[in-house]
Amino acid sequence: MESLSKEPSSESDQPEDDHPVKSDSEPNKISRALRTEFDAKYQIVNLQTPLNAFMSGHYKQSFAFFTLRSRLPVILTNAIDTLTRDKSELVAQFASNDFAQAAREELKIIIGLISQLKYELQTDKPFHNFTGEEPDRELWNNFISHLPNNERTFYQASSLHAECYLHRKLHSFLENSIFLKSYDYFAKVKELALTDSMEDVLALTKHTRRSENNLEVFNELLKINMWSNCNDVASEAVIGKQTNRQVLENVSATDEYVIVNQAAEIWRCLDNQKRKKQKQVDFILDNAGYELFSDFILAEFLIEKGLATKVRFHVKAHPWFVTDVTERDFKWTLEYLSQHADYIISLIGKKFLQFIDEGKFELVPTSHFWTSPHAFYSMTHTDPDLYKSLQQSKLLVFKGELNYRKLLQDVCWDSTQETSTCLRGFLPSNICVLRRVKSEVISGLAEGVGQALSRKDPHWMVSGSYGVIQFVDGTREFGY
Ligand SMILES: O=P(O)(O)OC[C@H]1O[C@](O)(CO)[C@@H](O)[C@@H]1O
Repeated sequence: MESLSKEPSSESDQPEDDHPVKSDSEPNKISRALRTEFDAKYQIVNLQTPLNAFMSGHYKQSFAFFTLRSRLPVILTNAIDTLTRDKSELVAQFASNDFAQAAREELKIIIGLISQLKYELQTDKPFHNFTGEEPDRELWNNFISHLPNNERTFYQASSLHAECYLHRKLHSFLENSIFLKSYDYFAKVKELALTDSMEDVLALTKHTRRSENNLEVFNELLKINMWSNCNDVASEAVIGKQTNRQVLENVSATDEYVIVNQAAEIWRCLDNQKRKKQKQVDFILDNAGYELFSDFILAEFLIEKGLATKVRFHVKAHPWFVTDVTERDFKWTLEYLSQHADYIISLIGKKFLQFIDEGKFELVPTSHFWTSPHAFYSMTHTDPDLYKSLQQSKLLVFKGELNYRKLLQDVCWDSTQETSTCLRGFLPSNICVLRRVKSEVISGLAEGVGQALSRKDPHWMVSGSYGVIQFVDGTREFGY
């Protein structure tokens, strides 16, 4: 059995630092000593994540540590920079002239709160309760109060909890404000993720017209969709090799990077005529931009080929992990497409809007479960209604890395572990996963695959260059 702890991690070749140090110059020696001090102060151990442990910043040779140390501070700095840069525009947009000064003051306060959060992150402080008007305040405070004391700080907590907490806090500063309640720090970034990829949008639209109804086409669409899971700015450091355009030009050339492909099982599940009545498919969305567009294209295929009569889209209740789709992004995307100057793009946008009118596409009312810190196995008791509604579905399509981590509880499984085991009983229906691999959380690989990849590319688990199309059969469980 493969042991992940024996695999080289993204950091293992590096000195004790979160960036490679090329020579032992005096400043480098000093910075290494300081980092060691950091480790001692915050009890960071110079290990990879042990097998079956939760991902955590506690392990220095993990992607979780790199995220906490290097990526999350940058996200907070970007939010501050955006507020500073767009100050006048925001004041004009959100406050009348009479209140302009008050809005400017509020902006300063929010910048201060983000700086404070960054300081708490960088000095491994404990999570604080939510004390404002957050609609999910109780859920969060309840969660925090049940964490053991030694798992309540950024570096000692599971990194899933730490990352979710950070993004939830970041948004709380806005929702508790007077003027900026409906503002999203990253709305422009998400809009750019679409507007900057209009050539790819057009290419994908043309590529998928008049497609046939067979496994080969479906398999191709799944791969295109899975590779589109690279548009999250949060992980721009790990964007993989395959650009959207390269994928479209030659999808099968990417096959060696698809380390699990269960498209045939997914096809069989959708094509199963025995379950004629149950034709709802649910997408648990990830990122806005080209990725969301490619979700619409996959959903369109399901509807047009009779594989589904309705596709329901689950979005986040508020801005989340920088580029995740919210209700606003979903609607904005459809409007933008339908009003685009290019005739073909506007036509496809209008078609999607019509699907919404006809009930073929449905935007599901938001649930705070998707923006909670909870792994999915806990849905049965934390949000039983959501679980019941997912049970109506023929297939649940989970998009992207974060959903994957929540399915697998953010545990460092042996990579050959059966995915159904890792779900810890979460199986409301059949499950499909489309994800670029961006952390050490993985299951369902064939024996030997992980070791071979590690020999070839020590960064394979975090580079985003590899992807999985996985399926878990829920039918046996529920006797369909
Ligand atoms: O948009 P995705 O695919 O969920 O990726 C974002 C996630 O991936 C990571 O960058 C790596 O695990 C996380 O920090 C974040 O959870």
